[in-house]
Amino acid sequence: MLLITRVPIIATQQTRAANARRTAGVTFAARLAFEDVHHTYGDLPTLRGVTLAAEPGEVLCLLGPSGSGKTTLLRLAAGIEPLERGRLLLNDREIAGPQTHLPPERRGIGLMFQDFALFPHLTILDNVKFGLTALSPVDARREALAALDRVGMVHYADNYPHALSGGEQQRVALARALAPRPAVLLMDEPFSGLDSRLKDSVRAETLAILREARATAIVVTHDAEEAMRMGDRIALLRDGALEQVGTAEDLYHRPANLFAAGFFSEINVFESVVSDGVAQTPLGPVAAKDFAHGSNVSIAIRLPGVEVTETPCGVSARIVARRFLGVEELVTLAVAGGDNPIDARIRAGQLRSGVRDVSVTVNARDILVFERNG
Ligand SMILES: Nc1ncnc2c1ncn2[C@@H]1O[C@H](COP(=O)(O)OP(=O)(O)OP(=O)(O)O)[C@@H](O)[C@H]1O
Repeated sequence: MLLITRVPIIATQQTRAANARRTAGVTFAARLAFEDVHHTYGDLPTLRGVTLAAEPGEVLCLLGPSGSGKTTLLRLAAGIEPLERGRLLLNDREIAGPQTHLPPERRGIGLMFQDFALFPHLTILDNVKFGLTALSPVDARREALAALDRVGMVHYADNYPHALSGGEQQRVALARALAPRPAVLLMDEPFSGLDSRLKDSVRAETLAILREARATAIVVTHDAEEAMRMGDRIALLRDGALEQVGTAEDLYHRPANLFAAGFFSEINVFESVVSDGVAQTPLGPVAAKDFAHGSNVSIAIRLPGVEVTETPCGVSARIVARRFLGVEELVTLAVAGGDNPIDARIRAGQLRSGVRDVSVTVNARDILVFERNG
């Protein structure tokens, strides 16, 4: 595990002792439940009846586009935003409700912000000790060092935040959030400040640390791939309402609607009307047996499911644009009867350069049909 390899050689006896402690979880993971939560900012409804629970020890990703209400849910859970309607339960205890508002410091819920929010004038050790005011100075120091050791940063204890890279600051922020042993850890876009190469390794490390700490965590992201990499389950939000909750496989293979399908894959969308269990598209007929004759449907076809060949078969198409993406190539095609061009992602080098006329077939597993409403 990357975390172990980063623990420096100089951290010897202390690290071994901490490693022994690390075999036990640092948190007493709790269940956090949102029951029919509504929220408005002024006249703007931000959350519209969200019912959702993070189970003990689970990493639950809150996914959704900008403005869908993800941060508001975290702020309500942390207690920094008053709950207007609904209930919040930590295990079976109501922490917010019509008659309850437990203050943030008494909830046992940790919050980690996207900019890490380290205090620049405090050392790394003092930053991590900051939330440990309930402990004696000796115990607070011991716990803070253990938390830093857990994230492989104990050797930076006397440094200041400005001397750390973005990834190192993220690990210190994680140590600070975990040091008070929160029952639930809330993380708001915790990797958004990192460059894309660093992001993968920091994300993997963070997940390993959360698992080791056996923490219940709710992680906000607007990136579907990040949610699939991190979440035991994913809750997809749109306009303050839950669209779908499930595992990455559930949301990818069985999206509840066109919005969910488009969030998890790049898709071509066609509109059609079902006739005797079949819907016509410019790429050929699609089975729609579960839909009544005459139903208006939207058909989503995932880009990697569009096969493009120079051998005549399937539907004839003309290439209008090609973009080399390394391993893959993005090809834009015009097909007879299609109002808009369609896209395909194919293996780079699969088509000769300069070729224009091709054939298109579609993999049945990459076709999704949804009732069209509105
Ligand atoms: N303090 C505030 N006052 C007024 N409106 C707010 C406030 N905070 C958020 N909003 C609005 O509430 C809606 C939901 O915001 P929220 O930050 O929860 O969304 P989000 O899904 O976390 O978005 P992002 O991914 O951009 O952070 C948005 O329309 C936002 O403009």
